[in-house]
Amino acid sequence: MPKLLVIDDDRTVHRLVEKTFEDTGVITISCGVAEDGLNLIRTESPDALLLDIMLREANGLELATQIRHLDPKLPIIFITAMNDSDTAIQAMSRGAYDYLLKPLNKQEVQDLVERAFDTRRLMQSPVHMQEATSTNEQGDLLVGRSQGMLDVYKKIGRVAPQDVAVLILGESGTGKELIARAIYHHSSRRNECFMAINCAALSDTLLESELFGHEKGAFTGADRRHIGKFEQCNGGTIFLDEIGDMSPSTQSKVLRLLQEQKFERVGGTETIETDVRIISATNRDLEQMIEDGEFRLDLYHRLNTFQINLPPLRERGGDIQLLLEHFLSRFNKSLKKHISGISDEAVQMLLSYPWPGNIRELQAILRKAMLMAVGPVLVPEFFPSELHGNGESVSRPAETKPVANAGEDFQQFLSELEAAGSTEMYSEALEWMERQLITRVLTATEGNQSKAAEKLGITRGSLRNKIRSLNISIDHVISSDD
Ligand SMILES: Nc1ncnc2c1ncn2[C@@H]1O[C@H](COP(=O)(O)OP(=O)(O)OP(=O)(O)O)[C@@H](O)[C@H]1O
Repeated sequence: MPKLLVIDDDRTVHRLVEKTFEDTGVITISCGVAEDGLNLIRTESPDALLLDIMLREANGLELATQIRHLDPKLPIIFITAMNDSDTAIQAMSRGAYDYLLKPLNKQEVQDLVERAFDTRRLMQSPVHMQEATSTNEQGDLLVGRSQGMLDVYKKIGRVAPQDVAVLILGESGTGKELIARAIYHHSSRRNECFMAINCAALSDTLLESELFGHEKGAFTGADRRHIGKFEQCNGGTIFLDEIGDMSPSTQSKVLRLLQEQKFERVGGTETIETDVRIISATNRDLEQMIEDGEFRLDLYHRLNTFQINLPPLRERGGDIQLLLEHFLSRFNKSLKKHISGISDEAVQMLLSYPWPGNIRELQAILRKAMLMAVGPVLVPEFFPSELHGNGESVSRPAETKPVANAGEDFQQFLSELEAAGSTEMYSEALEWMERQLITRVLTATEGNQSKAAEKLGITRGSLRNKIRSLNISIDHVISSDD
């Protein structure tokens, strides 16, 4: 369970934070004196810290420096009065995680602390490679002993200690983020920060602001200065995911940063120097994008000092079985199930499936099968129908059902869930509706994602993420309209 420490001499802040996290599984510990706070960091190892910048007997900025010596990876969120945001901004450029203005808003506190927990997990939880370690070690495990994965481990070992940019290429769901974290954990920057940014999930303006920061008034809504990740993570590692989705303007700014380690905040003139290692990833064909004039060749060369190609799951042979065992044991714990194994027929069926969504799809399918399962062994009937073919077809009945009958189908779907004794009806029903909606709009736009995103009122990146997480096959959607 994640632990949150609050150091603030204002008891109303303690109460608000405790109220915000009651019944959420987060353990909150509060104190009002700096010395007590330092002791609690030593004894309790919290996962995030809310720190008053104006403690009565201590200066929050100086205290933060002492805290960084104790635990360099503890995300510190400053709490500051409305009229002192300059100090908070100063704290950010010295590596604080973020800041909150008083009066505190419960939702903002919750959102930010949850993000800080995620960042802490990414930095803290080591990634082990299966060839070298036993499965009992703490942290995440990179499962796989296929030749393709052994080559990847070798490359990680070779490149991690060299302070160079790394480009990770591979289909969606093949584990690119896990590889980026493995490189970070084996690098000399492992005690500095690690931040991951998904370039496809933000609009151009927001992405630039997230990376480089902005000055007050730089654009509508920029009501105060914002420190970007390149400034905040000075000395650390930044993982840029989905770099193929960066706009030309962001591409040229990132190029300058890689060439000179310098940049300006959006709307600013001050040149800021930074020292960050960039690990980037994409599932898009960058060479084709360069040919089509969509991606800068000079940026590609800078990002591509060292390249790691992740093989798709269907080319990893026995890894499928190792992954199934690994996730079976993990999901038994998280879902409180006691599934002892998978029948031979079901294993054969899983081995002959081409896994277009790779490991993320394997996780999702196994999880669902475990939820549907009655008895201790997973048999073919607990797996979705697309797995029952000969492995060549990737048809997805849920996506191709005529949407005209969506209402009736939905009722039937709910009845099936009830009959199967599902304990995840809420998320299963929402997923069904999202799939119907996105399939319908993509069909109407003939697979054009920009147009579909516009109709749906979401960013192209969010749409792409949805398509991926719902495992929607675009080709199939288009052909179902033929
Ligand atoms: N070799 C592996 N062993 C164990 N788990 C893995 C492995 N590779 C990936 N995973 C898990 O699969 C899921 C997807 O991995 P990840 O997010 O790293 O993929 P990705 O290639 O970055 O995907 P995308 O391109 O969609 O961003 C994660 O939950 C990750 O922990």
